[in-house]
Amino acid sequence: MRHFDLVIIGTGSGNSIPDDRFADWDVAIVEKGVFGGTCLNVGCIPTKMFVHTADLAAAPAAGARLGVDAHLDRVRWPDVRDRIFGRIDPIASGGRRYRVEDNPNITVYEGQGRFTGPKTLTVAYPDGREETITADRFVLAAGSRPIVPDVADLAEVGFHTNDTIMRLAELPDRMIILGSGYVATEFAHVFSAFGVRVTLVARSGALLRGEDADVSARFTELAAQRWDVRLHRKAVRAERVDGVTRLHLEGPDGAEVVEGEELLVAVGRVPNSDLLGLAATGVTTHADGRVVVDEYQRTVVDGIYALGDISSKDQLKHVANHEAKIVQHNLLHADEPIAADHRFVPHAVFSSPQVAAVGLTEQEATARGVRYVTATQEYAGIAYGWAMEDTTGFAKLLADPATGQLIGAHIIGPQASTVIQPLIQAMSFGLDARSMARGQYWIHPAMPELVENALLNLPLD
Ligand SMILES: Cc1cc2nc3c(=O)[nH]c(=O)nc-3n(C[C@H](O)[C@H](O)[C@H](O)COP(=O)(O)OP(=O)(O)OC[C@H]3O[C@@H](n4cnc5c(N)ncnc54)[C@H](O)[C@@H]3O)c2cc1C
Ligand SMILES: NC(=O)c1ccc[n+]([C@@H]2O[C@H](COP(=O)([O-])OP(=O)(O)OC[C@H]3O[C@@H](n4cnc5c(N)ncnc54)[C@H](O)[C@@H]3O)[C@@H](O)[C@H]2O)c1
Repeated sequence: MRHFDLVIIGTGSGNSIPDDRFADWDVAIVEKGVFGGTCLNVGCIPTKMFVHTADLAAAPAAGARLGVDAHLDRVRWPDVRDRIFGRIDPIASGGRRYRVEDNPNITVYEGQGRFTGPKTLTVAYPDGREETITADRFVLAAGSRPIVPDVADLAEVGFHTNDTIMRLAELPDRMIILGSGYVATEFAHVFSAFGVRVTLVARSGALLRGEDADVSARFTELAAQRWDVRLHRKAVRAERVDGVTRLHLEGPDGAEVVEGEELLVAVGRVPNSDLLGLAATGVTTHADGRVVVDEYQRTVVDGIYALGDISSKDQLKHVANHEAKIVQHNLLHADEPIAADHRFVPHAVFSSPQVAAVGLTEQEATARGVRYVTATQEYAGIAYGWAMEDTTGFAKLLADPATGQLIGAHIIGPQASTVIQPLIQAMSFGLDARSMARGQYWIHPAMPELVENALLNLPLD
């Protein structure tokens, strides 16, 4: 049985750990799927390449209000798809080749790892063979997978998740999307911009309901103008008739059926911890399946670390990457560990409109009894908002009335994912709202004037 200094399970953010400093470590990397993990292959990167393309496809329709009559002729789906994966697939295979061929101290095991004893991992290969290895240290970076909801006959009927929807052979006429979070709203934008008629089925009364309530309400209102949005619906059964998927729903008005040539399921992701046989090595999990880690990303077992979607409540690539850096340092300097910084984790939803946020929502601030003041600034009230004729976007800030420190920032509107960055910076470095607004120039008439005005609107002394 071969013994290693370090075994890393998963090649998403985990693959970034072994660098030159590990040259004299004997390292194993275990990967059951495509090298590079979710973000590169079926997550952030391809989706945002599709979103950019969708933004272009949607632009002609938005021109008329500004006096530009343009027309979208055609979306060449195979070309859109193949441009994206023509770039991504070689990166994945190049990443694999680099580890397999160019790193003499690294052994790649291309199979599914499962603990079968303390610090003992058995790798099952696709051909049925198995191999068992041991190590002093492990990094659990095995990510998460899409949740499959309990809907009768769903498995028999067949459905897509983010793993498959981006490689469709052709665009369908209609698509049902089950879910109302990040994945559902990003793909609803992409496919509707490409001409697909989208029906979005949401269990609750709002889309993106993890956002600040004002943002979620505005997004839901706008979504209903673009897509067939069914709120308060429970999907109970699926069937496939003559090439059409029929999803049976129960809602406030009783039973109904929605139809589409394709069905995308996007109801959240579950950590892959349940597939790792963690009990055999003593690693513990929370009730929701996340591996328990301390602020140093250490599990309860000495020498076993975890990072990313398998342990984090924020299933985001920038969080997984940050945690990988922490684990990397703590492997190299176990006696002087550094802590992960989860104070101000931002996120963005790349739908249309975009949504971005950092810190507390107003409902969270209220629930926690935090004192706050709040202010809102519409895009319509800044010069660049006039240029874009934006009438629906806004920034909303929450700040501590005593110190002026920002405690939450929420933006819905054009380029929200970029416009929010100075607010993330201010919160991370403790810059108060007044100093931030008044202590620097703001380029006129650029979009960040939205942030400047929102800051100035805060009722602070
Ligand atoms: C559609 C979509 C879009 C997204 N867009 C964004 C975005 O725009 N911005 C953002 O910040 N985040 C985004 N995310 C989230 C982001 O992709 C994840 O947070 C991130 O990829 C998590 O990285 P990870 O290293 O923890 O796991 P992963 O990247 O999932 O890597 C885990 C790896 O472990 C392997 N593995 C699992 N179990 C085993 C096992 N037992 N043995 C061997 N190998 C195993 C898997 O095959 C996988 O390759 C998106 C996610 C999705 C699904
Ligand atoms: N731009 C980004 O950063 C980005 C993009 C995509 C995904 N992600 C990450 O991936 C994670 C997973 O994305 P997601 O959209 O699948 O999950 P999500 O948690 O964002 O949204 C899932 C939604 O589905 C609803 N739901 C749950 N069960 C349901 C059911 N049976 N029927 C109908 N609705 C149901 C939930 O109430 C929730 O609103 C996200 O939480 C995020 O962390 C990030």
